[in-house]
Amino acid sequence: MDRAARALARTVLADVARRRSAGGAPPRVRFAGSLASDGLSGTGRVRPARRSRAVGRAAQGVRVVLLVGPGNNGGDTLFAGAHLATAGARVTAFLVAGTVHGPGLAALEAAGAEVIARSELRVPAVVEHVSAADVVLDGLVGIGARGALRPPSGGIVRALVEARAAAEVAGSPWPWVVAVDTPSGIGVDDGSVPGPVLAADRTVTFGAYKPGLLLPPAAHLAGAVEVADVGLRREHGPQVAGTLRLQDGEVSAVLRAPGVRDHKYTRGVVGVVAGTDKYPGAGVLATAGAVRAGAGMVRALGPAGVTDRILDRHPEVVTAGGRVQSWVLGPGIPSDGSDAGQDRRVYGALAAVTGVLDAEVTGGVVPAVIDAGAMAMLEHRLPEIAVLTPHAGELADLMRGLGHEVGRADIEAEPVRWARAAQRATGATVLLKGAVTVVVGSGVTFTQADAPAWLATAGAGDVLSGILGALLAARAGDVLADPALTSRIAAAAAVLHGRAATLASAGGPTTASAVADAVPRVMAGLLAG
Ligand SMILES: NC(=O)C1=CN([C@@H]2O[C@H](COP(=O)(O)OP(=O)(O)OC[C@H]3O[C@@H](n4cnc5c(N)ncnc54)[C@H](O)[C@@H]3O)[C@@H](O)[C@H]2O)[C@@H](O)CC1
Ligand SMILES: Nc1ncnc2c1ncn2[C@@H]1O[C@H](COP(=O)(O)OP(=O)(O)O)[C@@H](O)[C@H]1O
Ligand SMILES: [K+]
Repeated sequence: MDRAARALARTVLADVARRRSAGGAPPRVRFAGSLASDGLSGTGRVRPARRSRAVGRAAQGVRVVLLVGPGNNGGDTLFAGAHLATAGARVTAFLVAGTVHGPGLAALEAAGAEVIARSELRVPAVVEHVSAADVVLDGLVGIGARGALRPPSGGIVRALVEARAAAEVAGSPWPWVVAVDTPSGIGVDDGSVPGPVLAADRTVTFGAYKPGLLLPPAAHLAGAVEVADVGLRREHGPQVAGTLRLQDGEVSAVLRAPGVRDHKYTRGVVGVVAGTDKYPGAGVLATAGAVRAGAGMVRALGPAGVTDRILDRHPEVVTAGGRVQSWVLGPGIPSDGSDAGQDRRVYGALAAVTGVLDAEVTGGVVPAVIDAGAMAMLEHRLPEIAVLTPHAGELADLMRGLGHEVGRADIEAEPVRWARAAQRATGATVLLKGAVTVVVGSGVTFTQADAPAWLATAGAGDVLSGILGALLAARAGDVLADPALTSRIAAAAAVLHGRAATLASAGGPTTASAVADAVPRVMAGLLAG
């Protein structure tokens, strides 16, 4: 606990110092600056623990409020508060439990902090203190919590969430919120948000990542996550039970750079069945993703109105049929049956993926990306080498088609649960798109948050399907030998896509075409690093 509290205090002091030197201002948050460039409070900004030292009275004059719960999480918070008080901070602790960690409380009192006992605690006073503070430490509950926060914690946090929203509307500053181990009230193991949670700008988590810090929607409330070394075994990358966020080295290991013996067919041919006269752009964008992500060749199949446009933008594309090592099916093909030719091509390709038609006819079983309209055309159980790429609305449609009464909001509230349900129901690998993209196959669940919110732009998903198609084609033999590799490749595609969006956006708006154009630079960087 001592190591945890010291690490926590060090991080708070480093944050205070950084914010002071950035603006000369106190470390309070102006809303525009408190959010990450993606508009979420720092999703995916996973950073290693910092090791600055608490020197002298580094926190002189900083107003710190501690929200202290009954367990060890409150204990960590009390000890950290004592360090901060010793460093000169004006610390006020609100005890939301009748009994709190005794030695922690003694340390805090010895350091001269103000302590408000549970019996004296009034919600308006908490709100008032928090609103005037520079830093708040949320130490109500940590990994010991179950379910939504109970009273009085729940009421206090609900009032603070409302006060934060009002401050945002009014343009008033709000304190820098540091969650101790986890934002209190998140579903630590499943990333759910069962009740009110105070959004953190920073989470200092102890020893290892907790699933809820990586999984949406709770991940959106964690801010920048820092793992403090408290003497437990350090994990390689943010891996927690059954959940993994790919690191750069793991992404580059998935990519396949060509060697001297390669030619265009060995590098992988991607067959793209995307775009209709109604939505030709989706065909162009899915193709762009595949071309830019290094396909040896792309075969784009569709009506002339689509393939002509594809050729205008990508003259290297072949518009005749033939063998492929992966399929990209469905972008820009509506599920209303309005383009019989494209529907027929999708059904034919799906027959190849599922193996229901003879290899003599189909050219053999190959991996596939099944997006948009093609997701409404599934007639057979899919193999793991098929990747469904829905957003939340499409996954809701898919699951309703399978007999589950579920809407988009339900999927957004429990994305991992529903992605897993879809994986079980269809047999396919499922890549659920969103600010945090979740990939579920037969093994671990990948959760990637590599993109700015600027990526939420029309056609971005089409580009992702093409990128994934190219990566699957490049590793088609490996994927067929080990289908569990599919989800890792899908997660790597999400990373490439997100990084390309970051590069193309540079902090401002971007387009799906620009995201595709940025992919080669991102791949080069990853392969070099
Ligand atoms: N190896 C470890 O386990 C370490 C644990 N540490 C700290 O210990 C914490 C876990 O401590 P505890 O197991 O004491 O648990 P917590 O402090 O997370 O919470 C347990 C207390 O909260 C109450 N509670 C549970 N669910 C609640 C809800 N929904 N609403 C309101 N109150 C609720 C319980 O009645 C119990 O009194 C970690 O989060 C971390 O801060 C650190 O000191 C580092 C090492
Ligand atoms: N808030 C967000 N932050 C980061 N990325 C996002 C956000 N919202 C959506 N995305 C990403 O943008 C892409 C949108 O794809 P999709 O919804 O299929 O759009 P379209 O069908 O127009 O191509 C997905 O890769 C998704 O993960
Ligand atoms: K907490």
